[in-house]
Amino acid sequence: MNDLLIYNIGQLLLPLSAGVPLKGNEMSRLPVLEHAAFAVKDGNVSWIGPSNEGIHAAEKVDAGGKVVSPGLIDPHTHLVFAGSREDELALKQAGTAYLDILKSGGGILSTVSSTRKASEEELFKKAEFHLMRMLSHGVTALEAKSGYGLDRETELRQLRIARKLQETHHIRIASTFLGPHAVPADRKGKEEEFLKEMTDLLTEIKEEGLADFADIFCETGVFTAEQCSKFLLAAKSAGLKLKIHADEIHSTGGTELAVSLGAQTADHLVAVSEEGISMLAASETVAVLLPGTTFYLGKERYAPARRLIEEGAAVALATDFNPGSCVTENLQLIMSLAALKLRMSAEEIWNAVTVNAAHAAGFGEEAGTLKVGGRADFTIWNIPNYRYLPYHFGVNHTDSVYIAGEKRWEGERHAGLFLSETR
Ligand SMILES: N=CN[C@@H](CCC(=O)O)C(=O)O
Ligand SMILES: [Zn+2]
Repeated sequence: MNDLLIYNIGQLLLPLSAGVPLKGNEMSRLPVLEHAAFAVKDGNVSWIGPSNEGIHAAEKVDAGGKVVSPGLIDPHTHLVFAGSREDELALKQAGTAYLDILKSGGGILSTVSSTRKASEEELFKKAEFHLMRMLSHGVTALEAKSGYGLDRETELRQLRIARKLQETHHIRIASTFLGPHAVPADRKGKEEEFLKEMTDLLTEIKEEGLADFADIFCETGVFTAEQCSKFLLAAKSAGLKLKIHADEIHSTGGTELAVSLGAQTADHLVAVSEEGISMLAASETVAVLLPGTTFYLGKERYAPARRLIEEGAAVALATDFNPGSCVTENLQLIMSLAALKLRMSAEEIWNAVTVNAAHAAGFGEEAGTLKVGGRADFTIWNIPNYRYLPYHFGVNHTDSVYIAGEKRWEGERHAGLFLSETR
């Protein structure tokens, strides 16, 4: 006997998962089963087929002709931090550049000082709040970075919180050590010494099982490609997989470095070079695009998604949720920006937040799709068809969210949770 049957599904999205990310024009293929149903047993999908098949289950849910997709995956977030930076919005409006705010001790460094002061409990509560908001927007798995400690104690605290969230909630969380996210205010001119300190943490982090990935911010005035290469090589030897904040504002060789080191992802890529695009296309490194950040920073130029896809690269989309350059947990909004600003098709967008996002976060075939034997992580959407979601932007289309076959979010019932935000 099945535990659960979801029936009367208008469109059931079944992104193709074959152990590797979808590349180039494969991203336009999105299998959709109309008038569908599926069953769940012991947390896994046990059957998928037409709605009128007459399958038995202990509980039956009428999807009312709505769309059902695998749970969304957000493969680039800075989930754990303290404080907020609304004061910087006025600076940005006055024309101060993102990197100049950082240079003058604000930006990332302002969040570092709040995060260092916060207790573990405060940090946990705040991160949990943001996590629930991600869940409420249809997300069932994500990646979370450290990077607001820039010292041993706070970086480890951030990573432990991500692990505790993974243990106490049902959302899958891939954890990333981003110790070299910026140069601490008191270490200017001593970058090498700081990088050595971060490099020395890699083995401890790996041995404690605190991170799956290591990441670094490769950017003019932050870390050079050479410094990034040294840190990432050490991370690879320590057994961590690699990610890199690459070519966000200036083209500094970060994407080329990511591919040459076999990194799982290269993220941002607004200023990626032609060479970087060709190298990505010939590799399995996933290009994680963050159009919410470009939008939030008020830039005209977006990452060249069309060029990347036309050349044959694998593209994923993420929020980049953080307190400075993209303050939203709403991956659905990012899907709209991908349509409007990156000119990605609806099929490419759904693949970019499911199967390709699963590869970007290192979940491989375990997440991002619905298949018999796979975990039943899925979202029911209040939309008439899958093309509708990117089209109707800025609102939450989630009806309900299930993880391992259990309902973990139901719009109307849980909405009250957000009445008082923890800051
Ligand atoms: N660019 C570097 N790091 C983050 C921003 C973090 C912040 O501003 O607090 C990003 O991915 O956009
Ligand atoms: Zn980031």
